[in-house]
Amino acid sequence: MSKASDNSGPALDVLQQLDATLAGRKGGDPAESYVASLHHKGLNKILEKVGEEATEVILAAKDAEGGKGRDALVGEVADLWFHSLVMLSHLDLSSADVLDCLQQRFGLSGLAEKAARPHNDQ
Ligand SMILES: N=c1c2ncn([C@@H]3O[C@H](COP(=O)(O)OP(=O)(O)OP(=O)(O)O)[C@@H](O)[C@H]3O)c2ncn1[C@@H]1O[C@H](COP(=O)(O)O)[C@@H](O)[C@H]1O
Repeated sequence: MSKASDNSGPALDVLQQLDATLAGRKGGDPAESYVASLHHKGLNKILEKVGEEATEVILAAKDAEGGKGRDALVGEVADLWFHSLVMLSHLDLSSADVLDCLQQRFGLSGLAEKAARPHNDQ
């Protein structure tokens, strides 16, 4: 069990529930489940959706900066997170792996981490 999945709270409940649903859709009927249809179509289709949703997030964020469509931005980010989770699930990974990665970065400044990289040019 990953460290992140040892924690509790509403956000983790949502991610864990979604992870379980996505994994359960593998081998499901593509006619009855959108997630099963993505797994069935394969990684390239899933990556296409991730790319589309990322673009939609960028456009929605620019609108939100202009003061309109803040709810739309939240919806687009939800779509991006969802399709990213499908991608992870397709590759036998899950939100817990990403949460563990983020947790390990706690307390480490992004600037300090970048400066410590080998062959850092900046
Ligand atoms: N969270 C989601 C979720 N978010 C978005 N979507 C779907 O993602 C699809 C693509 O969204 P788009 O806005 O890109 O729609 P589109 O452009 O018309 O899509 P395209 O056909 O052009 O690819 C839509 O059909 C949305 O309904 C989701 N589908 C499923 N879930 C979760 O996954 C569970 C399992 O879903 P099924 O596998 O369908 O039972 C659901 O109970 C939900 O919890």
